[in-house]
Amino acid sequence: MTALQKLIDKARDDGVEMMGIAPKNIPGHGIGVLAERDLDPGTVILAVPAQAVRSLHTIPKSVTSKLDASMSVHGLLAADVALRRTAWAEWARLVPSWSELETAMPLTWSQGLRDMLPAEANRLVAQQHVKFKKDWEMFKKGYPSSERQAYLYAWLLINTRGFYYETPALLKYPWHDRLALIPIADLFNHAAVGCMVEYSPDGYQIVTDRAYQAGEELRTSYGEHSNDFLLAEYGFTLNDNHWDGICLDELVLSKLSSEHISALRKRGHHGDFMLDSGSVSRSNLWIALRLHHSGSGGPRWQQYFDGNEDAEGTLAKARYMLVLFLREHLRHAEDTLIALQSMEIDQDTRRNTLAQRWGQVVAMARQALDTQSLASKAVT
Ligand SMILES: C[S@@+](CC[C@H](N)C(=O)[O-])C[C@H]1O[C@@H](n2cnc3c(N)ncnc32)[C@H](O)[C@@H]1O
Repeated sequence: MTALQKLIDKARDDGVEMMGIAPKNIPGHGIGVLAERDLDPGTVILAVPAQAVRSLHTIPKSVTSKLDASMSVHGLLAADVALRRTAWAEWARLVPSWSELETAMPLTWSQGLRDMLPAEANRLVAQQHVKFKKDWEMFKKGYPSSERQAYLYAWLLINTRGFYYETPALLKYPWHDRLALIPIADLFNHAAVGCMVEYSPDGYQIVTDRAYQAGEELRTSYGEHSNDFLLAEYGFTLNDNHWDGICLDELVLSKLSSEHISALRKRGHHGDFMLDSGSVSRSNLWIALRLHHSGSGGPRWQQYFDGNEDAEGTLAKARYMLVLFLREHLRHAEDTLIALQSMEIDQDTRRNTLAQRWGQVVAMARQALDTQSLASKAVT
């Protein structure tokens, strides 16, 4: 019997129901889930009862008693996976290997290679590093003979396969740490728009978002994530991702005065300077660009929120400035792509991952430049 069949049988024993779906190997994407027959929109294809969910409540005292009470749920679940091999046997046999995760996940890359990531992805990986370090230090204290790599492997598995979960006990943790592992549900790959994951006190369900034909891959959406987020948190990017956008944080912050930066911070518009839909209203990017050009009369915040109102003339100036920023952003992305070709990188897969991401940045910047140059000409 294959490892996959054993995992499916174990899930069925635990009460998991699969309706019209079959997990299979998908070349290049590990395991994924295929439709076994034609499926209508709104069909429940997976039902996982609450008793099959693994989270804080399933981690035994034998694991937690040696660990700091303030440890994250992420860290505790990783500890459980790392310490109780037999309890996780069917699942552990099927998840990606250490070498697959090590290749794909930027958290395991050298600092030099991480610095080749777009700034936003690099920032997310730096945050992960802080979280992991804290969990690892607590784990090492409780289990001094454990190996960092084994714990990091378990921690990355939780990172790439965890689902949001709510119980009264989990509400005490920050929302991003309310994690659970859901059998079979964690075999679905991600799409920008995909099947819906619904949960209630009874458990989880996955429901089709549209009609699927027999043999088609069914994917869930892990969230409205940019490619920088997907790369940092899951080790892949999508070529067709309408949640992707251009992050101009570095450029914008380098041009704003400290007074403008603190004014933005005070009003909750600091950072996340993303150019996505091209909308000029209520976007931190447009608010910051317009603030930069505000005159001595003081910023007209309401006008900046409302978007197209331009009595003060800041919108036209912001449009022009954005074109200059996009040109700089594009030049940086093109230079990085060239640098990647000759850079010494231990694995070609990592070079390809970075080149794919920077190629996406170049394409987005070119498209945005076309749109913004036109808009800028139209108002000047
Ligand atoms: C929750 S698991 C999904 C099942 C996984 N394919 C497996 O073999 O177990 C998430 C991982 O699957 C892979 N993945 C998910 N969606 C993907 C996609 N659209 N393209 C490439 N890889 C994807 C990534 O490695 C990600 O970290």
